[in-house]
Order: sequence, then C-alpha cells, then structure tokens
Amino acid sequence: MTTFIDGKAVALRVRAQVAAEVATLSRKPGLATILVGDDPASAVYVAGKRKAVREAGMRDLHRYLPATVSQGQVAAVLDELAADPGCDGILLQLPLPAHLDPGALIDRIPAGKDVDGLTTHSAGLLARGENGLRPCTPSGVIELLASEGVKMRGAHAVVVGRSSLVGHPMAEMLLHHDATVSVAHKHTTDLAALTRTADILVVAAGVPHLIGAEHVKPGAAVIDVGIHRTPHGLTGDVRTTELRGIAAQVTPVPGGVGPMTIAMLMANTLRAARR
Ligand SMILES: Nc1nc(=O)c2c([nH]1)NC[C@@H]1CN(c3ccc(C(=O)N[C@@H](CCC(=O)O)C(=O)O)cc3)C=[N+]21
Repeated sequence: MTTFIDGKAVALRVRAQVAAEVATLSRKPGLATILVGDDPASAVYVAGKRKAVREAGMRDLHRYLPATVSQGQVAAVLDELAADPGCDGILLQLPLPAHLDPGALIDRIPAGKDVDGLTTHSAGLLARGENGLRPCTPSGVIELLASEGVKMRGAHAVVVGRSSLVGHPMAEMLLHHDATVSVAHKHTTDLAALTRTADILVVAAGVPHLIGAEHVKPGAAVIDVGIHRTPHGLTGDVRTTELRGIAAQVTPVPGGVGPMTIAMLMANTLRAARR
C-alpha cells in the first residue's frame, strides 16, 4: 500500500493555524516579496505567496522590479525594507536575472527578517544547530514527514541534490532529527545503488523524472521536491506512478511539497513578527 501524501491539506492546516495566531496580534505582520523580471514560473510562485499572505491576515508589501534593474537599485530596496518597522519578513525570489549577484543581495536581509532562511547568517545558525529562521522548502519536507509519522531517528535519509535553497539545508535538518544522512549529486557514481538503501529519499535534483522504481527500497518514504512545467502539465523529479506498491509514502507534484513551501513561509513570517 502506497500513501500519496496530501501536501495541500497539511499546508492548509499550517496556514489556518498561522492565521488564527495572527488574529491575536495587536499589529499585523508584513511580508515583502520581491520579484525581479518576468520569469513566468517565478510570477506564479510569488502570486501564490501573496495570496497566502492576505489569507493569513498579514500585510502584503510586494515589490516588483524590472529585469533591467541594477545591483545597487535592488540593494536600495532591500535596505529600505530592512529599515521599515512595518516589514517583518523579506523574500527575494530566485532566480534573479544573470547580471545580478544573488548572494550579495540576499545577505543585505537582516537575520531577523530572513523568512527564506537563505542568508549566510541563517545558514550558519542552521549549521551550528542554533535557533534561527530555516529555509521554507526543507522545513516543509520535515513537517510532511512528521505529519505522516515517518520515523527520522536512526533512518537512512538520502538527499539527491545539494543546492543552498533545498538539498544542503535539507541534509542538515534531517541530521538534526537524528537521521543518518547521505547526499547525492551529479558526480555520485552509482545513484541507484545509494538511493536503494534509503528509508527516506528526498529528491531535489531539478532533473525531470530522474528517480523511478529501480531507485527505491520497498517501504521507503519518497519526497519529490522537483517541479517542472511541461506541455502536459507540472511534473517532478520522480516517476511517481512507478512507485505504487513499492514506496510506503510518496508526494505528488503538484499538491505535495510546493504548497508546504508557502505554508512554512507564513509560519516563518509569524515567527519573525513575534521577535
Ligand atoms: N527566494 C526563493 N524562495 C523560494 O521559496 C523559492 C524561490 N526563491 N524560487 C523558486 C522556488 C520554488 N518555490 C515554489 C513555491 C510554491 C510552489 C507551489 O505552490 N507549487 C504548487 C503548484 C503551483 C503551480 O501551479 O506552479 C504545487 O506544487 O502544488 C512551488 C514552488 C519557491 N521557491
């Protein structure tokens, strides 16, 4: 029996809880999403985040900047939001146009407003296991595993992908939950041999349909972080239908990890506002 994890339902629960707590605050938390340029996928994700902000009873402080904007102009917007007491969280949507340096811009966000958990400061707190704001997508994966009762302590977790947005923080968060963690990437010599030893398999490779039945141990929990727009609709990094009857749990795309990313962003913004 394979359970298809309903990420949308878990996300709605998290968002409802955030909204209930926001309603008790004397001041509405504000989240600034910053979208640079006209990448159509980014526009969809940012629209989803702004809708969630409004539905949580928070203030939408969205900024749009044209693709031709300079590094200094983006920095000025970030600095203005950093100084604004009504702004509790700042999210710079990635990817940025190629002429901009994302690392330098992200690091202008103060740690207390880093609701994406992507600054050098937040990454350092995560690496040291200290309190801080955590990246939303790996937080959402942890929340999904917990809500499904998947045991992390002592499990072998394999993370496919090592990006600073997902793979790397994901591995660290699984470590903090006492899993034994392996990280695979494009230079891994025998991917299937490694992933077949995984009790928990988190796939964040950015390669459509990379993972199939031959990669999965019977009874494993498989989390698909990939999201790709094809002429036939959205698909992930996992050939999910092949895993029916093999995996114990699997997340669909859409309706799996994506909605959790947005839910954890709302939870981070509430946390940032409280401090
Ligand atoms: N600074 C930054 N922070 C991010 O968190 C960030 C980012 N940059 N860049 C891109 C990725 C991607 N991402 C998603 C958010 C929601 C869905 C989502 O809601 N997906 C829906 C489908 C929505 C659709 O139609 O595409 C689902 O999977 O069911 C997906 C992907 C956040 N990202």
